[in-house]
Amino acid sequence: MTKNTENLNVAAFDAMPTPEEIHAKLPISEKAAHTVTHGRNLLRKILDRKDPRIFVVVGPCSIHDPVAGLDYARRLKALSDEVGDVLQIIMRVYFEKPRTTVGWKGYINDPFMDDSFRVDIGMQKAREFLLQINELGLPTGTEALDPISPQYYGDLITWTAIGARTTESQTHREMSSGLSTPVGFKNATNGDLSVAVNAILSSSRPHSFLGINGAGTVAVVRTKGNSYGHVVLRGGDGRPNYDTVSVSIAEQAMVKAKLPANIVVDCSHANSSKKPELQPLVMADVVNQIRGGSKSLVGVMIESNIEAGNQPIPADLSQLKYGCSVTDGCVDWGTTEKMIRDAAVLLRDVLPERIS
Ligand SMILES: O=C[C@H](O)[C@H](O)COP(=O)(O)O
Ligand SMILES: C=C(OP(=O)(O)O)C(=O)O
Repeated sequence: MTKNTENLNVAAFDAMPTPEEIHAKLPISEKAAHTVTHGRNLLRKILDRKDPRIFVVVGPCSIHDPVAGLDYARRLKALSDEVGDVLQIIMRVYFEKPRTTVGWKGYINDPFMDDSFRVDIGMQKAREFLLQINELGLPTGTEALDPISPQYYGDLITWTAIGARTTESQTHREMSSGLSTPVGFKNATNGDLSVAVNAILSSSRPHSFLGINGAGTVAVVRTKGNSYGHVVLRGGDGRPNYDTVSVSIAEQAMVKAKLPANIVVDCSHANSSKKPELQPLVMADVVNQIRGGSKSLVGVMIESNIEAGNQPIPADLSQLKYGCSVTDGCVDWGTTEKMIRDAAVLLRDVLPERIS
């Protein structure tokens, strides 16, 4: 009779380069570090109500083609320069996809989209991409899904999301307590907001938990707590929650929990019934609420790409349509420009009232 009782369902342990090894190959440049530091400072000022601007996390649902991603980023940087006095533009750079059941889990997990799962290569390419975007002067936002990943590329991130499927997870709250960025916690997929409020409370406290350090050694990570948690309303159970009543309910929940009422609206997901063409309507409504005096709305999220909609991942990858999402549907570049330009025009004159 065998005495082996462990790892019975594990096929292999493949070694990964350590965070320090990948950092040494792709060190942060001065320009990229400036983008990150400046981006985080501005974001913190917005959350502290010391800067009246609205932040916009906009970009593809997921990155699968770094060439198209860079093409998108260049367009976004030009737009950001145009509206930067009103809107802080942060590029959505999502490499880790939480799936409802199964599916492609993102560029880090399977960079070649062929089930080869070369996480070692994906991690390096992800860092390389983040470096390029930051070197353009464009800050990045991402979903932190894997609790080990931030050691590999957290230095290149300006804003972090904890997704609807993980906001209630203690692991993600602990990780957030140590992240160097402000963190937006989504409401749950069923619409429950209390998990996001509880997550902000939890992540604002110090925690001690298992993780790895830069050398790849298992470590007890001891964090200081993150005081820049905020709520992201993304709708749930087929119902939106970006309307004035839902925003006001969220605001009251945060005030009751003695938290600053900082609310971001995700124009996508259940707020637009996963119909990307509805995102401009959501955004226009949020802009209208801000124009109407809402002080708690501090940011919006948009799923946007070069081309509209999405596509299944074909067996023959040469058939992939350039600049089109392989996960959730997105608005196209023309629509993105219009959404952002229209918002900037409508918000410019109300900015002074936001910090008075
Ligand atoms: O934005 C991303 C998706 O909504 C999320 O990853 C879930 O995707 P799925 O329901 O297609 O698995
Ligand atoms: C998974 C995402 O969102 P949510 O957590 O709101 O479903 C996402 O934005 O990619």
